[in-house]
Amino acid sequence: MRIFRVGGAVRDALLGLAVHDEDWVVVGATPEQMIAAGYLPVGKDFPVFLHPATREEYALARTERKTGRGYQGFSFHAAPDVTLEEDLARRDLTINAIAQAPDGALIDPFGGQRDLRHKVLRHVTESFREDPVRILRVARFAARFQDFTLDEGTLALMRAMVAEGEADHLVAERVWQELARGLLEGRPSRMFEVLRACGALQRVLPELQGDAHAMAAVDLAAQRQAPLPVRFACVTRGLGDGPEGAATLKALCTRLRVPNECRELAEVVLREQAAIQDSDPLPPAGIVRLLERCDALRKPQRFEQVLLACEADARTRLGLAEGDYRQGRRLMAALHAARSVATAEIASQAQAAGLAGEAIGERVHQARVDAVAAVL
Ligand SMILES: Nc1ccn([C@@H]2O[C@H](COP(=O)(O)OP(=O)(O)OP(=O)(O)O)[C@@H](O)[C@H]2O)c(=O)n1
Repeated sequence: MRIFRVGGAVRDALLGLAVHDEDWVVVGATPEQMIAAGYLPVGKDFPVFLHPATREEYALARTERKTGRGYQGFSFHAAPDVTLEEDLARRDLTINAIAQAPDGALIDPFGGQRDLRHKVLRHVTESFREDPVRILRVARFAARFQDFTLDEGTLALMRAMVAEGEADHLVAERVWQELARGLLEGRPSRMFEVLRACGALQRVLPELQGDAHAMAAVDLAAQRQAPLPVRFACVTRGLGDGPEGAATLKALCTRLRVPNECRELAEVVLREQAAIQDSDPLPPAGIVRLLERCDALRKPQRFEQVLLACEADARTRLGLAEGDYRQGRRLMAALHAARSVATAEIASQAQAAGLAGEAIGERVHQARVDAVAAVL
């Protein structure tokens, strides 16, 4: 059996980037031989094994053949006679189809090094078609490798796949997984750009069509290393702050099984963004109500994320390039003041004075309003 390093690890090393996880391909072995050598079988769909010590993935060289639509619509052929070149030929992009032998020699039959030098995202062979997730992967790589261009032939192939309905059968979890990873890249707008160019955006995310401000906002959020929920909220904030926008957001989140953390932040931002942007003239009582609507008193960290998304939007939409985001600064100061109110003490005093229920709540609210008034 011969073992080669493959995929992202080889690519990233050639780019001079940090290598996160190593993938290996094994040529000339059977599953039985792998198990006998101590490897642990883990592949549900493919013969993939974990190295007993390093836990890295070792996949038997395989070829793939499409048998149906979508993510699950293919079968594979893994046998000791599958060559390294055959295994590389069924991979997605040339830059991901370079193998490295134990002595360091590179096996690069599809010009991956050339495409790395020329900064091109190019499919390896027609077998790109066999996995529609690759449409999302290419879009995500475009967001990561910002100065790479997408080969025209690859874009045409992706367009053809979308036209044939391939993007309609993607499993929700995989769509979200790739989308989330793309949102976390350096320039998320490029992912949407590529998805739009090949027609996949209309199929997978019809709600998010052509919102230039949202795109600028999510790129700004990425520049500032904002966490995923903030970036997602930037993208969805253009859906409209009325009930229709909220319903669209809900449908989108349900369809893609968006995690609650992302969903909740997007909901708050969509609903409260206008109020936050226009919060300057609000009296202290209005500020406290805004904070309460955002559940900021209980979830101050989430509120900070809400403000981050609003700030990214304000800076791009209103051309507020640098300097102070006044609304954010004021609301954080107000939140800090409101949270410093000794609620338990006020409640027990109110109780001692014979108040109950709502009246106690009213006392606490008033104390918060006073505290906010003192700092604004
Ligand atoms: N749909 C897919 C998924 C993976 N691969 C191949 O399997 C390798 C490993 O896949 P994965 O670990 O998912 O991606 P990486 O390329 O390592 O990228 P990342 O840096 O995002 O992990 C890829 O490089 C590519 O050769 C593929 O051809 N088609």
